[in-house]
Amino acid sequence: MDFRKFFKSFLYASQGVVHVVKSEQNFRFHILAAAIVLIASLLSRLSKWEWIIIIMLICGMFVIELVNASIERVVDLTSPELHPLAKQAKDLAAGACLVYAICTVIVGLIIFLPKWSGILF
Ligand SMILES: Nc1ncnc2c1ncn2[C@@H]1O[C@H](COP(=O)(O)OP(=O)(O)OP(=O)(O)O)[C@@H](O)[C@H]1O
Repeated sequence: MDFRKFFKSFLYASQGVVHVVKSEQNFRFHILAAAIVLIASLLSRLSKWEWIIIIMLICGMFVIELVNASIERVVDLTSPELHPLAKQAKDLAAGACLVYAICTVIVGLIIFLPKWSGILF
């Protein structure tokens, strides 16, 4: 195994994550939202499986935002001029983020509402 190559790949991947944190406001919003959800989770005595679902939802949102940012850059590189297909590519990638975000809210409500219902109502 070529550890030098493996380490370099790890370094480049980390540079990608740092770049997206610095350049994408949406990504910073998701970090803030993830921090709030993690604090709420700590206060809500989640089961092991609930923790697994919450962590997968949070990581999934980060992953999909990274892919979205990557698609945006490829589109900007290959189609600096306005083009209907460039618009579709960006809008589809943004649509994927939206669908996933809605899914996380629904699953979050299913997990948290029963735990908070005693406190809130
Ligand atoms: N090359 C293009 N051709 C046609 N429409 C485009 C093109 N680039 C962007 N658009 C349209 O404008 C919208 C906003 O694009 P813009 O590049 O400002 O932001 P973004 O790259 O989608 O996201 P962010 O603001 O997070 O960088 C896109 O969702 C798309 O509908």
